Amino acid sequence: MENVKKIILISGKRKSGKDHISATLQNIVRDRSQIVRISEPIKTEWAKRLNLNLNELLSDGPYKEKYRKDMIEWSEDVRAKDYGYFCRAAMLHAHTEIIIVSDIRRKTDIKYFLETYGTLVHTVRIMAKDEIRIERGWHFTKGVDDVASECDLDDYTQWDIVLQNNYAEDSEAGIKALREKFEF
Ligand SMILES: Nc1ncnc2c1ncn2[C@@H]1O[C@H](COP(=O)(O)OP(=O)(O)OP(=O)(O)O)[C@@H](O)[C@H]1O
Repeated sequence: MENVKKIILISGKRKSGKDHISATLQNIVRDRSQIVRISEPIKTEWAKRLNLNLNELLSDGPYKEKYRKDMIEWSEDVRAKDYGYFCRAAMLHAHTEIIIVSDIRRKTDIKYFLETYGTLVHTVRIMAKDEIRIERGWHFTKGVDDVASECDLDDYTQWDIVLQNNYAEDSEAGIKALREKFEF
């Protein structure tokens, strides 16, 4: 953790392009950076509990949607007792200068990072139109798209930067804006 100088929190609706933008950023700064996912300790612990095949759970295969709903409910319970639990677990192996957290979903995630890391933290919201998200494979799923994990940050207004990510040229402009804003 001593090395860490910037923590970039990435948020956005499903299929807005969080992974895409995070990977693009990571490709630019390479070994000075790493991508951290809050969902990783959630999936690891959930898989252990259910004795599931972790690789299946981490991939985009049929397991993902099937267990997603139950997993969200279980993680809500853990989070209700300790809102920083999964953020803390995800950051255990953070060691590079720039940390990109690619799946920020809740106000309490942001609260945890700001309380813990203060001015190191920068927040990014990625926006994409619904029709573009649909083209990328999104379809509205009750119990997933209408619950806190997907909607809690819809009314958050204090992003350091908001990026449009509908088309390739948007994402180029967005990455440029990020690099200027965060100086890398
Ligand atoms: N700017 C872009 N240019 C080209 N393809 C993109 C762009 N943004 C996203 N995509 C593609 O759209 C799909 C969804 O993007 P991505 O996986 O990054 O979204 P996400 O927000 O991480 O989704 P989820 O929350 O469901 O994991 C991927 O196949 C990705 O490659």
